[in-house]
Amino acid sequence: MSDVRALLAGREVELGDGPYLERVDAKRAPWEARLRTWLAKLPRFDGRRAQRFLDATNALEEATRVFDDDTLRTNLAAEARRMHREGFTDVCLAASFALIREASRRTLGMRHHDVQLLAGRTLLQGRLAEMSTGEGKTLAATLAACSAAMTGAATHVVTVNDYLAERDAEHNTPLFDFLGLKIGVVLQDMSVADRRTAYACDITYVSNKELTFDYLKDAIAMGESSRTQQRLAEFAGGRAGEPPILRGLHIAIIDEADSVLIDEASTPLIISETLPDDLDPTIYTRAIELATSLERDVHYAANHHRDIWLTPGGKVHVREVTAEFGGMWRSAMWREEFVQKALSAVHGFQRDQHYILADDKVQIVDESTGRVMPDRTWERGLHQMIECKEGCEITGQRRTLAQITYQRFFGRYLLLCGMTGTAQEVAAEVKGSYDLSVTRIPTHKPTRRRNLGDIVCASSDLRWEAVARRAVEVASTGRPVLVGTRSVEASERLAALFGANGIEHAVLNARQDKSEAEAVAQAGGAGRITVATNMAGRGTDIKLAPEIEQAGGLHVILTEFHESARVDRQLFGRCARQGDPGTTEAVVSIDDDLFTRFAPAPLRAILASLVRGEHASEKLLRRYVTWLQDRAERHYRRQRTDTQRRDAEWARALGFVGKSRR
Ligand SMILES: Nc1ncnc2c1ncn2[C@@H]1O[C@H](COP(=O)(O)OP(=O)(O)OP(=O)(O)O)[C@@H](O)[C@H]1O
Repeated sequence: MSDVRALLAGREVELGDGPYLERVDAKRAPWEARLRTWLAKLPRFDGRRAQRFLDATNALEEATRVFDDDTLRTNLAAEARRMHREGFTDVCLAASFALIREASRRTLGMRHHDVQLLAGRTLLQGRLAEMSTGEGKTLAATLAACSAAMTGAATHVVTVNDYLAERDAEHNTPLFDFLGLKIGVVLQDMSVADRRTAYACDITYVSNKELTFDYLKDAIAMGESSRTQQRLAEFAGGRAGEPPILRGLHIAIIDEADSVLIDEASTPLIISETLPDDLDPTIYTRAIELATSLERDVHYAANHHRDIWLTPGGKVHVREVTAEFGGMWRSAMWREEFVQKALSAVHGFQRDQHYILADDKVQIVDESTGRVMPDRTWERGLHQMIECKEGCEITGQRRTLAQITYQRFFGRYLLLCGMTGTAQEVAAEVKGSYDLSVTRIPTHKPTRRRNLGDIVCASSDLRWEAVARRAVEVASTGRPVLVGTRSVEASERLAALFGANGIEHAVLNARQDKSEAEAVAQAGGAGRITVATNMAGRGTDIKLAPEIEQAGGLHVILTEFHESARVDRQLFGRCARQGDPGTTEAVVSIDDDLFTRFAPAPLRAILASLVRGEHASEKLLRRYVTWLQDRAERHYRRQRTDTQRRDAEWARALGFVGKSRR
């Protein structure tokens, strides 16, 4: 407990009774979340205090410049002891940040900007700092991470993927080394022993998924020895009697916090076991064959949210054609369940959009991040149906053994904070679900990002032609172009078009993720065209050669609006970073998902009539898109609320049978 006093800052926090420090799940009445959601909308008057804090930090700068390295370190250790006693007060933080800033100048060659000092302070106040894209969150986080770690707290810097965890850790290592802080990185392929070593460090860089799974494994290993728990322990690597992997949930600094806390929070993280599949494999093949032969609006109906169901006529038809199959096909419930699953597999989930085939396996692609999620499978037989559709080996069905949502997991940290470029739309939800308030941090320099407007095409084919034309036009002026696509399929379609026309380009998607760092490193070259999925949408820092600035900087083309305006803004945020120039534009089609799934039919018809030739009225289109994106966000918000409710029920049920703390 002694090493986290600074984090608690006098707050009354109920702690769990497990082997390491964490909070117990908050028991809140629904009205509390609503009240917090409402409170999130109130303005915060902190300007004067923030300015005083900046003045105090800057006033110490000159003095820190003359310290030799050892004095710098000794003084920071003394400040850490003070923070330990007094908490992260402005006075302590000003002194600590001034020293870390100087250490960074000496080791990384980068002096924290004032706005980064404000972001660091916001983090240690347990808030979410909204810093525009490219403003330097990686460096800003070092202020909070070093200060917290110096007080002895286990400091987790949470990133959205392994690539960013490794990149950010590597980037900041000289600073941490200088300050004598041990740094660890957790990556997907690491053994339990290596993970434990990484978490034992002062600061650990880790992706949200790895961290949460490691926590679940600990929870399992610490559980009681019921049959389920025993199997869980085996899953965790037979670690009976071994120390936990983590050393506690002290402080989490979440980068790209809206992605982790909102977008990824619609599904719980699950540890499951494979059940021996006692279903006859012909059930899958027959169901898929049958589903392929059924007619839409005759035998089955579907809505834009991928819900598919058999019509009464369809049910009769299925009963008739399966009459001779026998076995489980005799039960109406199972028969209809199989066929509905198969219909979803055939019509609702598409290869290279929702999943890819890699090593002869169906691997889910996370649409918002563009990355494969090798450990995830769809539930209740859907994954097996898709495997059957694709002719892959059918894996056993999986049964949930332990699960947790991000809402519950991150709520257990003693101090939770985060950063992102795009928080304003979800500020109320973040406050309601995590009790995190958003503080907007100003930019270091005025932004020089210019939006060139939107082009709406009458069909997808016309869109790809227009995108290719625009990319070539801009690249021929010596500027690099980043084209953002929504799926592997779309990225490859555009790449094929470039290829057919002999236009040099690079591709970054879930199938080509091995060369990610290299693709990003080269994407800022003169006249370079890079086609990427959302993999390049967040966190990616495309460095520009000096002559590119003269030419106008990076140009970003968005080829399809995402359901979330935040994801679009993140893609646009790849250009015009740190005061550089840059331009953006959207070249989309009326066939896109946002329009077909979220626009009511009459409005779709109006849009189609507005698209004369290629262009629609720009202002009108913008409003329309914003309205659709609001609708879509509301839809997903409802999904998240549902997930949270089901997770709470799951946890309550386990508590009732007394099998686990979760
Ligand atoms: N104080 C500084 N002085 C000089 N360069 C800086 C400073 N802070 C950040 N940078 C540079 O600015 C660029 C953007 O930084 P970074 O990638 O951390 O931004 P970000 O805010 O995380 O962006 P995104 O929102 O896209 O994730 C990097 O090249 C980084 O080295």
